Amino acid sequence: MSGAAARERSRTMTDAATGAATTAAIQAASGGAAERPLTFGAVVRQSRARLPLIGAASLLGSLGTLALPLALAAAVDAIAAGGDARIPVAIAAGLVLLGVACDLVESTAATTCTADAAARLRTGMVRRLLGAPHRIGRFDTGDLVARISAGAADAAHAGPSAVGAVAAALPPLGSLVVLIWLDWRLAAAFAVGLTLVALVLRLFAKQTATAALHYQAAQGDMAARLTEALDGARTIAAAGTLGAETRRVLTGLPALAEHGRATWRALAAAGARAAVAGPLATIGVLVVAGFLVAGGRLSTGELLAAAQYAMMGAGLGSLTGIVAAVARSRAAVARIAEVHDLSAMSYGTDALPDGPGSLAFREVTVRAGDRVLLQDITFTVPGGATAAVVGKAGSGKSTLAETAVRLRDPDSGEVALDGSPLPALARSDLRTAVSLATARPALAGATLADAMGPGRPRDEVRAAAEAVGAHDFATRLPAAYDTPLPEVPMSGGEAQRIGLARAWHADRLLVLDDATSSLDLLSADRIEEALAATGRTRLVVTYDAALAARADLVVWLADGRVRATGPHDVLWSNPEYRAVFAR
Ligand SMILES: Nc1ncnc2c1ncn2[C@@H]1O[C@H](COP(=O)(O)OP(=O)(O)OP(=O)(O)O)[C@@H](O)[C@H]1O
Repeated sequence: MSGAAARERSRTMTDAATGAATTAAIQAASGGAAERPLTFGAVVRQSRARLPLIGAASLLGSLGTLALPLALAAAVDAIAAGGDARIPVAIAAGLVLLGVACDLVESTAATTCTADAAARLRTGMVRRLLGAPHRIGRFDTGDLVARISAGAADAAHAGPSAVGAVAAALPPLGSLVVLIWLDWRLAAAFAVGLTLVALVLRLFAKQTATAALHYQAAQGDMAARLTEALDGARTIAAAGTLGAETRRVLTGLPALAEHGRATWRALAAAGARAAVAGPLATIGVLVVAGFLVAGGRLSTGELLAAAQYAMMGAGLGSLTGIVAAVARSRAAVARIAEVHDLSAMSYGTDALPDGPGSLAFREVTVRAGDRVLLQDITFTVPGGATAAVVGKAGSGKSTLAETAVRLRDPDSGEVALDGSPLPALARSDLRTAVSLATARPALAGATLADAMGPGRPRDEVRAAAEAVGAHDFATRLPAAYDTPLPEVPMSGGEAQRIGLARAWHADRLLVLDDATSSLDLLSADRIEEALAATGRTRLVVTYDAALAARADLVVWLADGRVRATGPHDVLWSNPEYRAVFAR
């Protein structure tokens, strides 16, 4: 991936995290509750309200299927003996109708159950993602969308497919029981064939599970690449790399096709093996039954019934479909579990003590995997002061900004506001005290007013909009502040103003990460003055030397460490410091 694309992606993730935190702040739901890990069995249990109906319909259908050969046998024997076959024929017809009715009930209930389960899984995943802004970055957006859409749909079949698997096992087992009842020798011949069928199914289940897991992972991978490419579509068009990007997005296509073919190969192989194992079981039963009829120990009707039970029990048809559904569902549940089991950002219970909004970083280290993003960062911004955070691209400024508002937690060290470590603070206290505005804010909410001040009274939203120069823009819209957010056309600068209005409401600390970079200098200066007049503490990530010069303190970052802190005028004598602003 190019450096530009990597930055683009990193920004998208930051925006997603910012949006997640916004939503987390809007919703007062408590985070951090430990929940059980998601497993196939757990998804089955979540569907338990609807499973009895599916199970009852399947069971009744299976029993009807099992009874049918006996009813037919009775009819044949009655006809052969010149008796009245009307009752067994009527019973057989009733059993056929029962089977149809059970199928209808089962498929309707299974559809409702699957739809409910998919909705529940999707809601759970979205809630967890939004509740874990500090962990969201480990997933690619497209991959997440694939898990939430196709993945949840596959996983949602867990309940019906588990019940279906149990129900599908009933005819072979029931056949075995009936054959024992007819004659144990029939059952022994059948059991040999059934064991072969079971081995075929077991192998098929293993192969299908592996193929399904790989297929879904490849799907997620391609979706991730596509989302990245769509994010950077303008860059790609401008760079003239359309062909290369298209190839990159579709890189996984051969693998996807291969995993799809593997599923079909497994199915074909199972079919071929079944073509041997199934008839073997039937032939075995028929041979034994032939001897028994010849010896007068079995009637003609019972011979017919034995043959039907042997075929029913050894038939793989419906079993392969159910085994494949279970395998797909298990694979999807495993992928969803990675999202489901994200621990939500936990909040403390402490109230924020009174104070001016002083911010302290104490030996803060932040890592991403093996990589150290920030190391031993220590500085203090006195309450009401402005600190500029400067440094070359990639020096860790945005990471520091996110850590200051607790979108990330340090791996070691501590960030404190007015002496209180951020993780100890109650969610509402923390989120009303601090806010972050970024260069590309992720705006959330139904209307423009929601985006500017989630849950805030209109006069506060308007005051914030006026302070950041977004009021005129809002009043020009068809429904002003009530304009639905998706219908608000906005430039980069206007989006930044909306993001600033949203951040404005924090009452102690505002962190601005390049948040006025798309505004003209005069507008940016006015916003700066308005912010300064509020007396709130500001941490401003910037490449603007004039802004750094006006700050009370500059924190100069290099390679994730504090290179120096001090007034801009003093640092300016260092040519390397000046080089940070060279552009
Ligand atoms: N989740 C992550 N995993 C791995 N590396 C990361 C992650 N997040 C950030 N980085 C890397 O950490 C470094 C610091 O990133 P950061 O965004 O904080 O830099 P920055 O100083 O704000 O850069 P810029 O001015 O270009 O926005 C970069 O090299 C970035 O690629």
